[in-house]
Amino acid sequence: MEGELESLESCLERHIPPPDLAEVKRILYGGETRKLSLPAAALSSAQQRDFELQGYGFDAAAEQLRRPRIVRVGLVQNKIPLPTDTAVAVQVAALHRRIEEIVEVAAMCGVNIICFQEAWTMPFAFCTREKLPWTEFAESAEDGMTTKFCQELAKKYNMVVVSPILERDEIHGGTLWNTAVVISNSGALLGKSRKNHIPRVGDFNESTYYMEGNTGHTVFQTQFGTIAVNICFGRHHPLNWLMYSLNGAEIIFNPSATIGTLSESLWPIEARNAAIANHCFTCPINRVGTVSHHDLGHFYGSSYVAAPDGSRTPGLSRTQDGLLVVEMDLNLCRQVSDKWNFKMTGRYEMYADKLAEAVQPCFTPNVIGE
Ligand SMILES: NC(=O)NCCC(=O)O
Repeated sequence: MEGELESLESCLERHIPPPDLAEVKRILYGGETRKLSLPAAALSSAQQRDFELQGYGFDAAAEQLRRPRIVRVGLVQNKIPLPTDTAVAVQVAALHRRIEEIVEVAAMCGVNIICFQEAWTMPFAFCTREKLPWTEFAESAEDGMTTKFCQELAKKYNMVVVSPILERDEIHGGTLWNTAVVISNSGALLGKSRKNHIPRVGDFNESTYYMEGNTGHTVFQTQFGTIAVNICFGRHHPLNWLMYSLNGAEIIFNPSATIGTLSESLWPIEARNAAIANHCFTCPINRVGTVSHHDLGHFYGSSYVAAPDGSRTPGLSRTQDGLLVVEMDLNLCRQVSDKWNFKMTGRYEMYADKLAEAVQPCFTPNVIGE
């Protein structure tokens, strides 16, 4: 993408003098995340298939009573491979093919849980105000062709697959939802989690396309850990992260679609802060590129993982397709919780009472004037 900065990290590496770089990374990222050594075959496949592949690891201290709980997650960010005026079925098939080749590399890297970007089977058309053909990309979460495709991938690679799609719910009058379908590594459908908060900012007026989610803050118990999916705009809502965490999520994915002029300065902060505040891992994913027929702006990728101790990986590229492989020891969640105790000191009962008062029409703010 001409004129776009490749990544913040490549810029820092280029311009910060080496003696200062480690200290800059400590201050900005909480330290240098351990680099994963990935199989040569995976690295060369990624290069041939024209996507970036990076791997990092977060460690936890050894414990006496619990064994390490090591899991590898994969975050996928990608452009739309075909122009937006290509036939719908052809666009979906091309996206399936693209994801298939990235997931194959994820499998070579030992990924246990993989998550794709928001509404990954379509161009991000919700800002265009056009209905057709975009609503034709909606599919059943239970037996749509994308769910079937992901079930095959999950079975083949023994991988939990988080597949965020535009869902058409035929049982409820064909209602559309923005939904993450979660598929177990056995290939069985575990369930779905719908986007709770719909943006009303800039061109992101998405409420005429799909409804506010009604699945609450479901978490999914997988063989590799307890996961949740906070879709895109939910990133700006600390209570949304909190509720997934209170339900026990150790890893919260945040599949997103957002552009540079709107949110790029918020991007490194919000999900990372959620990891700190909730003693969990967070995984924000953003697509790359543009909606080819609409001048919306540049989707800046930069997917990363933040750990409960506040450290984070570098981001993927701002311009290229990519797979980020991150190894984490889930024991770190409780270790950090026992250190900082935010769940103990959070005074949730006080806020539960006060919030219940604040949402009443008769609420009067507690302000004392002179
Ligand atoms: N897809 C979506 O909710 N985008 C909103 C923009 C943002 O949250 O940065």
